Amino acid sequence: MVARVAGVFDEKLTEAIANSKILVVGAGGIGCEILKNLVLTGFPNIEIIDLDTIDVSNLNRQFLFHKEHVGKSKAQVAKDSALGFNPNVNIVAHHDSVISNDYGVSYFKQFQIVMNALDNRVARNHVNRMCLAANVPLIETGTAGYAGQVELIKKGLTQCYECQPKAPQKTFPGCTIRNTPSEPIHCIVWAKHLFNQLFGEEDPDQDVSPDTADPEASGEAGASALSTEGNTAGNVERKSTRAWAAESNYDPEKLFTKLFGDDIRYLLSMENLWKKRRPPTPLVWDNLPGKDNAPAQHSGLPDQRTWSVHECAQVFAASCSALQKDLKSRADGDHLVWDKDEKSSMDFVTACANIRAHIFNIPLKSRFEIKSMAGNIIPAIATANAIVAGLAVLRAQAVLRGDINSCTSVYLRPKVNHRGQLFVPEKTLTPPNPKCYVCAPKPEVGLACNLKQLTLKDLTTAFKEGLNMQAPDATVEGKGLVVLSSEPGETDHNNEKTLEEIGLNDGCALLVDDFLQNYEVRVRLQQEDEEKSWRLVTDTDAPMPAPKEDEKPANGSNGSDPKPGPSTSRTRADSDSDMEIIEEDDDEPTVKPPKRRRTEVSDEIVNLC
Ligand SMILES: Nc1ncnc2c1ncn2[C@@H]1O[C@H](COP(=O)(O)OP(=O)(O)OP(=O)(O)O)[C@@H](O)[C@H]1O
Ligand SMILES: [Zn+2]
Repeated sequence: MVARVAGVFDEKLTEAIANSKILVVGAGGIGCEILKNLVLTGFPNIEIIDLDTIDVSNLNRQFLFHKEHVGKSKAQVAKDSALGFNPNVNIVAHHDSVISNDYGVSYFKQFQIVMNALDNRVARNHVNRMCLAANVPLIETGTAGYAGQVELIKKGLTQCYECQPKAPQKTFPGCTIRNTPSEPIHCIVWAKHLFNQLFGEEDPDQDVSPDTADPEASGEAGASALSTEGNTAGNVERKSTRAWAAESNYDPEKLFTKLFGDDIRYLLSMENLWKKRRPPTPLVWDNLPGKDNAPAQHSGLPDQRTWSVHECAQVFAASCSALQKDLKSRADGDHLVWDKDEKSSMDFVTACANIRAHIFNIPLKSRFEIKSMAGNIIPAIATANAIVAGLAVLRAQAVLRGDINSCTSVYLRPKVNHRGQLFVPEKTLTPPNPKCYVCAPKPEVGLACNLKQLTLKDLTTAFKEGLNMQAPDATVEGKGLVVLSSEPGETDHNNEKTLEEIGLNDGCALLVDDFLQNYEVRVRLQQEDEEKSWRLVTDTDAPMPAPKEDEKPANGSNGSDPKPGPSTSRTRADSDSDMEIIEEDDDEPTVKPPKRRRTEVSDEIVNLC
């Protein structure tokens, strides 16, 4: 089944395809389909990048992968399988993150088209910027269940991926998670945090114990709790959950008694919390609901029925012991990483989330339902991926034919609309947003914060999380003084100082840039006394990025977090060179010189702007 372009397409397209080089980013559900289509269409030169290895859960829809490939590089296996369709194609596979320094602007410039088949915003934003910088058309794809979308992004002609700020992913206040859960997702997030506290990477922001700083709680919060019965085991002191669990040798009964008995009694003592809410009910290990359930109630697939609290406690004990064993078998200081596809990790979260849900009178969920919520999963539909990949390759052909104006965005709808359409194309290309803080000729954005409180470290986070930069550098506009350097050690000594302390004040403008992304933006600082952290401000009314608080609920492949991969931890700092030679292009404005501004970094900065 080897495709030949000659005789199928007109001469112009045949020639354009023959001379083309395409980059496919992501070899997952859509990426595999795109690669297969490109190969079968006769595209002769393709590169594919994916940072991940094949998981057994990919096999139901990523048809270039089979059972024997589990654990192997997605990019490499996708290449090998695709060559089976057409061995004459030149495919280069990279088992790597596209965010790596190795893929700079000059790398992107060698392609006629880049095709995104990713599952997270961070990588999508990054490729968007690289394609803008390299002036290469980007075909962006995505599916969420039965819905999907294909969109062309071309510098100066269309909207970029970041022209319309995306709604921030839903987050939950810490006190809801720790003190007053009211929905299953709150218990699931709590259970995932508990996993990290006990077996994973400890994060103080993910504390699971009662939050006495909850503004809703009374002043004497918890004062009486420590003296109540059930604390006789002496296990409610405010010491690290991990340290306490290790001392108790992860004894499931002791863990259970603390987490689902003592801590709940402690919460009950914060009386103000329960004035308008139904109070939680602490549980006792030896007397759990569902102990005597008739076997008839236990029919059906274990994943799809809701376990009783008693069953949850049994699963809790078994998974604790398996996870502890796993942790012990690792090198000192190593930790586990929660994975929805790892049995004990998923069992642990299901059991803990449901036990906590029962305590707070929240409906219990099946393991299947919890898996999809905890893993932020909207079921991936193979046909939706295939349709979107097909449309993407048709768009690639139109771009190569020079028919770029016909490449309007196309939406795949979950159901036919009232006009009988399953695919709904836009009528015209959507022009760029002139206020876009990424693709506007002079990008600009406001940063609302309290300059008296925001530290330089927080500012780095704002640039990384809010502006999606990988290694931001910032100077004061007009003065060239370095406020923030991505070069390790250069400005770190100022990390704990507030912006006011380093001399930045209301209205001050910073030039912030990311060398790798070839992206610079002017950031205006706006003093807001009430702002607890930071918030980006543009002229549009759409919600803008703000700091991450907690995990988000399921919101489809567009919203998932990036996965760790072989090179995600690589930064400019440990690459061989932090300079990139960028060839100038006739149709591009002059490329900026390498960004390192060797201006002195001041310690004592007074009124910088
Ligand atoms: N920074 C990145 N660089 C390269 N590839 C990436 C990057 N981020 C994500 N990817 C890849 O994009 C692909 C997206 O595919 P898909 O949405 O089908 O996800 P999946 O991980 O295969 O499936 P699921 O998340 O449903 O288990 C994945 O193979 C993922 O490894
Ligand atoms: Zn834009």
